Amino acid sequence: MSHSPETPPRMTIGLVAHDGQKRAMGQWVAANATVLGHHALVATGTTARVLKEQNPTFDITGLKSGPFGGDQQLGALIAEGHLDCLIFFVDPMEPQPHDVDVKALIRLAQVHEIPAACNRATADLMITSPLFGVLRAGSFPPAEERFAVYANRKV
Ligand SMILES: O=C(CO)COP(=O)(O)O
Repeated sequence: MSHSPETPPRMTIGLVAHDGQKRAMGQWVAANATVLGHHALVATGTTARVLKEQNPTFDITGLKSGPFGGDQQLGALIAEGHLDCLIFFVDPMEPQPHDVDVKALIRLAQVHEIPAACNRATADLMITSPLFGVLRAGSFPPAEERFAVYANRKV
């Protein structure tokens, strides 16, 4: 899609929802279809399947299921500068067998200063913000610069 100065270029948006939140994310995607339709959507495996069932016209790239490496695939996209924002509907009431992967994904979003919404309220704020589409991968200096003390530590 071409873009004018009024239309920010396409972002790649990561979508993830724990099982107890997948339907809610499907509803959120449907409610924000107009905005999301301008961007590339990439989701962990089962989330992608449920979102497509609820929104059949949407083009969503599915990765592996979270516990099989999907969270880490999203993390790799962040580390490589290919993911512009992350929307992750976390279920705070269910223990996750792959909790370490969940933490790693959220941590990488923090390290690389990627906008990350971990519940619907924050996702609503994010998608209605004038900074949506402006703050994205590469908007801030690279992590190696921001964490220069760590990057340049003596070992
Ligand atoms: O487990 C997840 C996130 O931690 C999501 O993975 P699925 O979308 O495959 O259920």
